[in-house]
Amino acid sequence: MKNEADSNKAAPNQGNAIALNDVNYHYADANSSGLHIPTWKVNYGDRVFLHGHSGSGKTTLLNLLAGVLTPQSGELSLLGKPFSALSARQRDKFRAQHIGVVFQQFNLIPYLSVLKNIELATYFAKAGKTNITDAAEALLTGLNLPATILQQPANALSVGQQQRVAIARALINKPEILLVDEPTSALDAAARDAFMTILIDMCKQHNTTLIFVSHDMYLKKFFETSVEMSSLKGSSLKQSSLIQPAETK
Ligand SMILES: Nc1ncnc2c1ncn2[C@@H]1O[C@H](COP(=O)(O)OP(=O)(O)OP(=O)(O)O)[C@@H](O)[C@H]1O
Repeated sequence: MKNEADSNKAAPNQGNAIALNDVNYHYADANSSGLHIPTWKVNYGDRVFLHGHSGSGKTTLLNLLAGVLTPQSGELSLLGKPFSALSARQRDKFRAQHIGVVFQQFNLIPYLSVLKNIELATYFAKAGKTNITDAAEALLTGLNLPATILQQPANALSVGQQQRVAIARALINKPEILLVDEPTSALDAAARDAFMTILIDMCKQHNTTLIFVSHDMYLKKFFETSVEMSSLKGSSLKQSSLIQPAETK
C-alpha cells in the first residue's frame, strides 16, 4: 500500500502502464530504418522480456519509453499520462518521479559514494525523503550488498556490485515503471541468476512494471511475458500479455 509520501504517484490500475498508438520514430540519418509500432499495451505490474536481433530497435524503444527520444508522430502514454505530448521539462519531472532506468553503462558518478549516487536520484525526483540512508540500506540488503558499501566511491566496486547499485538507484523512488537494458552481460552464470531472482522479486514486491531488454534468451525463463521486437512492428494489435502464453519459472 502506498503511503502519504507517495501521493504524487499516478493512480494505479487505470488502463495500462504503457500504451503506444501508431508511434513513429526515425533518426536524422536517412539510412536508418527507424521504428514504427502500431499498437502496444503493457498492463500494470507486468514484467516483460523484450528481445530481438541487433538493430531491431530495442534500445530505440527503451529510449522512447524513458523520454530520452520523443516520437515524431503517434501517442505514447505512461501510467495514463500522454508522456510523448509533455514538454521536455514535464517529461524530465515525470521520468524522475515515475520511471527507473538501468542502461548498459550504469551511469554511476565514479568519484561519488554509493549513497551520494543514490541520493542524486531522490534529488531529481524532489521526493522529499527524510531518511534516504535507511531506504538505500534496505534496498542494498535486498540486493545482497553489505550496507558498508554505501560510503565507498562507485569506482571502487566490481562491475556486478555497480550493477546492483544502479538497480538500487533506479528503485529508490519506488518507480511504477522500471526500464532495464542488457544488465547481466558482465556477470558469471551464478551471479546472473542471483541478480535476476532478486530483480524479479523486487518488482513483484512493489508491483513494478518491468521492461527488460536482452539478447540472452536464457533470461526469458524469469519472465511471464516475452515480446519479440519484430512482432511489435507493423502489426495491428499487440497486448503484452497476449503475445506469448505465460511462461513461469
Ligand atoms: N543515433 C542513431 N542515429 C542513427 N541511426 C541509429 C541511431 N541509433 C540507432 N540507430 C539505428 O536504428 C536502428 C535500431 O537501433 P537500436 O540500437 O534501437 O537497435 P537494438 O535492437 O537495440 O540493437 P542492439 O541489440 O545491437 O543494441 C538500427 O538500424 C540502428 O542503426
